[in-house]
Amino acid sequence: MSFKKQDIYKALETITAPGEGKSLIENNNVTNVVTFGNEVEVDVTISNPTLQAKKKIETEITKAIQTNVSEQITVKVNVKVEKPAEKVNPNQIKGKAIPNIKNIIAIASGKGGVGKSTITANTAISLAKMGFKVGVLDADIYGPSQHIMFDVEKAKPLSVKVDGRSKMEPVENYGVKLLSLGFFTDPNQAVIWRGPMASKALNQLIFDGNWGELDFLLIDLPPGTGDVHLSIVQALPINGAVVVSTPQNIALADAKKGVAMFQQENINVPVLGIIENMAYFTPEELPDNKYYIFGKDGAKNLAEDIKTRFLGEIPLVQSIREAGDVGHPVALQNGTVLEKAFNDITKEMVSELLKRNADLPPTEVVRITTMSGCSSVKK
Ligand SMILES: Nc1ncnc2c1ncn2[C@@H]1O[C@H](COP(=O)(O)OP(=O)(O)OP(=O)(O)O)[C@@H](O)[C@H]1O
Repeated sequence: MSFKKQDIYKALETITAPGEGKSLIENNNVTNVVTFGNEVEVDVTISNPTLQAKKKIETEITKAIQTNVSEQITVKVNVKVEKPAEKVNPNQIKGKAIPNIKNIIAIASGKGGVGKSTITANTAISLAKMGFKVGVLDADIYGPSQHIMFDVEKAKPLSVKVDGRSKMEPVENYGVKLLSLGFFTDPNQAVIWRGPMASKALNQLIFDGNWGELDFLLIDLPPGTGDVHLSIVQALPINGAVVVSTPQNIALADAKKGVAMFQQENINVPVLGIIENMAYFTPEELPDNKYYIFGKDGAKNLAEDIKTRFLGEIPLVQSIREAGDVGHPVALQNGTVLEKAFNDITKEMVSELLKRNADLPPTEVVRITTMSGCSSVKK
């Protein structure tokens, strides 16, 4: 009995690669064929790791060779299982998309206490004042505070029926819809969240919240870059992330880790930019005096170093703290320097998001495509 290697390849062309619609040869599943006398050894790589799939491919190869070349050939099949490399799209949105929420922005910080929640509340209010439909999800499992900043500390979200399903009605104030873990936890009791538990609770707040139509949902993330963050960030369909830092070196080191977390291959959320909070101290009565108590331009320089946008700075001002504490964030004021400061960073954030959305694959569009039609945005 004589046959050529080519005959074996031809026989293998009659087998369809599992789930591919093309032959094993065309799909490059066959990595090697060795012939020796009336023996043939075939190396094949498949992606399905089950025993059943391995057995099936072994049987099919043996049968194809014995039917098409010769029944007397002894066939040995070496099956290797290898997952095909995932194609990473830098603009892919992870998680289930939410049709009525056009943009989800995560506000993060590496270090705690740098003002992430303050920035979230004030930018949400700036967006609402610009005419956008805005929601805030307080995902800070360690210390939710948005319900305090929005002066709805005692509120409890109502359960409403929508299309026969129970949904949670967000609590609304200052034109912003809010759902917070703070509505469901006892402020006097420490809750220890593990990653999967936290992401499940947050998923419920997002997917079972009766948000209605939203242009923006801002998510106030817990500070840090640990396991729990990975679980949360991977589970939510985030369009872009903003990292908040003070100019202080230890905060910057953590902010850098924060940016790196979003850029990891398994997270892959575009970072819209860095906001510098507490950039300098200004006494209210001497607004032209600037004291760089945490250092100067730290976050600006970091953004430049790691090739991320610098979205702007917010000074350290006593009234920002006081306004947050009493549940009336400074962005609610009209015609003040601080209202303008928050307006400016909000506009930068949106304009970065527009650029990011322009890069989206066609199936993912339908986000906000223009800021016109919104009279307060003059850019
Ligand atoms: N620019 C600012 N000027 C004055 N006070 C500020 C400023 N930004 C934040 N604060 C105050 O600093 C404290 C911490 O701010 P905030 O709670 O927003 O930080 P955070 O990063 O969200 O903290 P956490 O790590 O607890 O989530 C608050 O009392 C807040 O009012």
